[in-house]
Amino acid sequence: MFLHIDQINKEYTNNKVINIVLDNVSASVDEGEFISILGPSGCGKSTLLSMVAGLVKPSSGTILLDGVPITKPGKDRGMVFQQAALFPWLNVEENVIFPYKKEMKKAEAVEKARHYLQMVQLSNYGKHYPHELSGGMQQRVAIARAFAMDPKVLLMDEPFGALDEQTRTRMHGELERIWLDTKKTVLFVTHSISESIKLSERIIVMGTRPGRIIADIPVDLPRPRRFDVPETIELEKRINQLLKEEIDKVVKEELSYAENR
Ligand SMILES: Nc1ncnc2c1ncn2[C@@H]1O[C@H](COP(=O)(O)OP(=O)(O)OP(=O)(O)O)[C@@H](O)[C@H]1O
Repeated sequence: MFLHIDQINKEYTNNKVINIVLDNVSASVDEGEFISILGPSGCGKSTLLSMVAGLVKPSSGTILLDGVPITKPGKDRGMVFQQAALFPWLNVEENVIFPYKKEMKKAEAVEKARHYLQMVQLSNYGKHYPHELSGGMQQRVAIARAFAMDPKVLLMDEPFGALDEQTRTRMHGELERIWLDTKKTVLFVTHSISESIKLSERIIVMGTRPGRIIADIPVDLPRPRRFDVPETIELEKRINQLLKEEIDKVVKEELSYAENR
């Protein structure tokens, strides 16, 4: 198994109160899979992704990438966040080159950056600075940078969450095309059912309090995904129902907590 998440538990203690964030989470990912992690706010999606990134340590359990335990961040994992996190003092090309510039000659590094900028259709913007780009363009630079690092796994934490609807839809098309071209392994955190159906091969649905996996659903639908066919409508309904049960549970808990105060 390429990426193996094995019996992960995570708890935080605040004012002597233990908050179980992840409870016995296990999942296996094959090389080249595009997997979405979907779940209600606070269910631990980002925590799980940060663990794969090596930024957060589990309380117990292990994560193996290609058989090697993850204990810290590494270049074999690229991360894309909701905000593009570009260096404002570097131009687009320099931003893409930054993570790998010490590993190769300048001309080679530039050529590589140009290849990935072309992939996200920003060939003409290499010399521009981040503030000269729209939010969607900045996010495309972040995606080009992550792909240019050639990581084993790409970790994306709501990468399109801050974009407007139209830009987001365009980005879905671009990411799908890039993924089909590269077949990079992707873990993609999202709140959006339609986004997860549009992009993934598999959807891991998480429940909350404590955070855990409640369903692992293969998406066996032809690409590009259509949302007006019965199979997709059925899948959307199924996931919606799963999430609704979790959100209803939280609302109930909150109400009873408020009543008993
Ligand atoms: N450093 C921390 N210290 C204490 N609690 C934390 C810490 N980081 C996360 N948590 C708690 O872990 C839980 C899960 O947070 P996380 O950000 O992983 O959820 P999420 O599913 O990504 O949420 P959202 O969809 O709203 O971004 C929350 O209850 C949060 O308060």
